[in-house]
Amino acid sequence: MNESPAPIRERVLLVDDDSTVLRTFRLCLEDAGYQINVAHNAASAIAAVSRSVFDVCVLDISLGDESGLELLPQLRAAAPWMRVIMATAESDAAIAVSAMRAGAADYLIKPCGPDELIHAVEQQLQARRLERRIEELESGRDIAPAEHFDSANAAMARLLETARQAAETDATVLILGESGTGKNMLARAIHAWSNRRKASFATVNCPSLSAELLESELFGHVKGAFTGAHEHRSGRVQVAEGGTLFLDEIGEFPLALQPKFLRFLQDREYERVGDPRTRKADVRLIAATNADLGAAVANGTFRSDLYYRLNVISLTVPPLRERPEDILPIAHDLLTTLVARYRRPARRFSESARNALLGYSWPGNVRELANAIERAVILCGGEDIGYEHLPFTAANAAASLASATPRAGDPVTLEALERAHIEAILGATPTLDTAARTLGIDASTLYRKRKSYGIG
Ligand SMILES: Nc1ncnc2c1ncn2[C@@H]1O[C@H](COP(=O)(O)OP(=O)(O)OP(=O)(O)O)[C@@H](O)[C@H]1O
Repeated sequence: MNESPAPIRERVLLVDDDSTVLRTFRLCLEDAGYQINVAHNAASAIAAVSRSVFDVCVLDISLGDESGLELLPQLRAAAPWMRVIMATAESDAAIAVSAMRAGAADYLIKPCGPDELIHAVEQQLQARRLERRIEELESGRDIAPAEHFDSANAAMARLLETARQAAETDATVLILGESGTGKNMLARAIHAWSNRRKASFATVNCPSLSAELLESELFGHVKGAFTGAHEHRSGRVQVAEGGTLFLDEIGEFPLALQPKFLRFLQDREYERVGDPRTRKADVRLIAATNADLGAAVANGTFRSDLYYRLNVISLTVPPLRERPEDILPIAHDLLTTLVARYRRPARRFSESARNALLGYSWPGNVRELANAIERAVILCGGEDIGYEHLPFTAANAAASLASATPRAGDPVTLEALERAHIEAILGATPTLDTAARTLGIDASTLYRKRKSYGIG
């Protein structure tokens, strides 16, 4: 754990041909905590944005013989997410209008005081943070209150303490544990406890994609890089810039892409598909798997060098049956959340329900517990959740056995039919891709459904 702590890096590029202005702006913005790069002319500005990711650029309207206004569209094309503040030497409304039309986010009249400069930059950074948050939400994940993750079990509490210490560094973390134990949640907690918390947490689900698609999902691609690449796309690595990249189910990372990923892990350098330029990333990596990576190395499906690189700090989340102290506190937390979500009357668990929760072995871990509580909250018409509302009691087990493989026309929910159908197709097809094609959905949708139904 000797890697240095990662500051939150919000990067600003200053483009001006006047060295004095560059020096003054730089000092002022560095004092305010931003990471600054400078460029004296158009060529070095273009080179800078193709090498690194900047959130904001302060661009002078006149760059000696060159024009900032002409450079603006080129910068916008190379880094469409970057917010450009045009700096002008005079208060000229016509110039400001042209700059805004060409895609500038704001303009600044020079000379200006430090407060004005910082205010303008901070405003654009706030807009970037909001955009990143939207990108994060659009990636299909809601933000669980992961930072409050704690445990009443001594072994789990120790693991969380190690995770908190690891969070303060940039070290790669490998999270192991059975399906549904909370690996994903722990990864989010590490991000939330780290000083990268204000930047994005981006997830990549390794098994849902082929090597080609995964490469583009991770690193991005340029227009025309392959059939179907109709426009430029920045990958998840870029979404995670300054933050954390989480690779879920790393055990299923395609062998063909492992050498490229190893290089990325070592040097944080990558190329977009179809673009020879090497880019640098500032991301922290967390990977998780329920597979036995040692066995995968032994049978040749996982490279040993990649395994050792990932395995800097490994945390094995214990299954729920080994931390019975956590069952009731987690059940109560879930009850509170779900009652509010469904507006149901349930308020507490009866003694028989509590005993049933404590007596069950939870093979599906916390995910199964969450599903059981959700079902009970929906079924329970009063304030007390009883034994009979829980799915694994003897009576319910018999009923579910009777309807183990529902068929069309049976008096079952659509969800039960969908689950059975997905399970049957997965069992009858060799790969997730083939199953997805048969089902007429994309592989990542199938991956999510498989996970939420707990299909192994
Ligand atoms: N301590 C906890 N308190 C409340 N909910 C939890 C807790 N731990 C996990 N969960 C919930 O349990 C479910 C499964 O957790 P998560 O997805 O993190 O497990 P996982 O180990 O990553 O699963 P998989 O191996 O299948 O990817 C999620 O809905 C998560 O919000």
